[in-house]
Amino acid sequence: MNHAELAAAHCQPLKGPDHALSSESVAQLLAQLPGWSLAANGRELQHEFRFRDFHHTMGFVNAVAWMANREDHHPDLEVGYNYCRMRYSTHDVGGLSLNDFICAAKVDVIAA
Ligand SMILES: C[C@H](O)[C@H](O)[C@H]1CNC2=NC(N)=NC(=O)C2=N1
Repeated sequence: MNHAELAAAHCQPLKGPDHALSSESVAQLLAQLPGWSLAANGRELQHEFRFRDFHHTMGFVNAVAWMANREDHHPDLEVGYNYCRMRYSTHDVGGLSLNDFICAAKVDVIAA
């Protein structure tokens, strides 16, 4: 899947380790998401977004929160005056699933 396909897709309820992506799939999908990287543990997708001020930061955070509830897939967020650090993993799978990449692409659209 490319970035546009990921951004247009919707999360599916996934449970269990069978839904964890192979390292080959992770590498292929990560290549579609410039700016995103794997966390040190290799099991999370991460990105730091920077903004002009708190208004812009919180506008972004609220839009992401709305999308996260709609997709029923939620990022871990660390928020400050002009930044938002975001991490995605699928708790119900114990690692990375396609849902993480779908949401990351949707976040890129929000940030654009
Ligand atoms: C019941 C509900 O669908 C699940 O608990 C969802 C909610 N949001 C979630 N978000 C993330 N990041 N991982 C999950 O496994 C997850 N599970």
